[in-house]
Amino acid sequence: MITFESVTKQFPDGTVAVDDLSLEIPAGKITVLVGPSGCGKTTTLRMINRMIDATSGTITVDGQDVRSVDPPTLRRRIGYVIQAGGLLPHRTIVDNIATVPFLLGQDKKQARARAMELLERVGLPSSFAKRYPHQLSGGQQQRVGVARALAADPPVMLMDEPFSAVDPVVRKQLQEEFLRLQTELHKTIVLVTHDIDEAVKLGDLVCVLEVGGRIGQFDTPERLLASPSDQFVEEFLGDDRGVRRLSFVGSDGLALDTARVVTAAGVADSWRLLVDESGKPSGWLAPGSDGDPLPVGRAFVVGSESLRSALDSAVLNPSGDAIAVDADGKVVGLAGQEQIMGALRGRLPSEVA
Ligand SMILES: Nc1ncnc2c1ncn2[C@@H]1O[C@H](COP(=O)(O)OP(=O)(O)OP(=O)(O)O)[C@@H](O)[C@H]1O
Repeated sequence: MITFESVTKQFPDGTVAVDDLSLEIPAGKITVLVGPSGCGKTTTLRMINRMIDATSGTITVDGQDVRSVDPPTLRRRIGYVIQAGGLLPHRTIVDNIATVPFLLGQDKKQARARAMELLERVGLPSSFAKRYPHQLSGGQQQRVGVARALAADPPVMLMDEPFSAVDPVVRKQLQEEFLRLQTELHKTIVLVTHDIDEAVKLGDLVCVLEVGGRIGQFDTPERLLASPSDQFVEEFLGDDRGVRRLSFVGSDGLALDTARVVTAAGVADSWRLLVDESGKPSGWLAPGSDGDPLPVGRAFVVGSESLRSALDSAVLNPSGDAIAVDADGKVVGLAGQEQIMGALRGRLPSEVA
């Protein structure tokens, strides 16, 4: 666990970046610090590994006051990942990853072998080991940055905007791999972002900071979206927080209509979904039409995807129905917007509020 007790940071020019911050960051979870530019996120993060020293107050990591540990020793237990990887340009990828184990005096061969394992773990081919950072894309460099921070197997990881220098598609991939990795590793992670969607997606807990390093709200993403504590937090969460809440409601138990899933074309007065011989969606048959089937929009995997995905599927299909499929992509049934809203009415108060 990491604790902040009445921590203040005032820079020599008088700027108070963090003002009397008290916070308990639980072990083995992802805690996200989010807030507008200049609210003190990076300063808060860097005070944990003493890249910046607090002016007053106490920060502890696993019960130990960070001021009682010299910074190099402290940083060996705390991995640090920054935007765009922060790699050493004149070292190969494998040596970049093995930097900290080398510094810890680990045998070079052993450190490199571990680096190769980590390269694979973050989803990069072993052929990248001999390349230099400039020979990798931004997203690949970020993966190397994560591998490097993991190399010393630190119990704590600090991550400052780790996924921000890449395009939205790569960013989504990196976020998903990061979440997968964390289910195996259970590190205590503190991640800084200015993007509330990223915060809500990645955080077990989210701390919304206001300018001046004051806590607006420190809560689970579900509760943050359901009941923002004040106007600042509400505005920071954005206009569509209602829809985003649906991400936290599972689609299991959704009433599905199977009568309108058909294997052969024909005229009828309702929308029907045509499936192919393997049970996968192949086209929509419009009411009263015997023309060509219309193309299908996205489907959602019932049970494992949320009601937000179900609603998205409904919006993207011409009939307004969501297409529910199983893990193999076979159609299980259709859910209209009424069914989705019905499922929501039954679930939101107990699960989210
Ligand atoms: N060395 C410094 N000297 C003086 N003021 C500083 C210093 N470093 C940061 N600040 C100020 O402290 C405040 C908080 O900065 P910090 O970098 O922690 O914000 P942030 O929330 O991480 O911002 P961003 O999202 O823009 O990176 C800002 O007003 C910044 O200008």
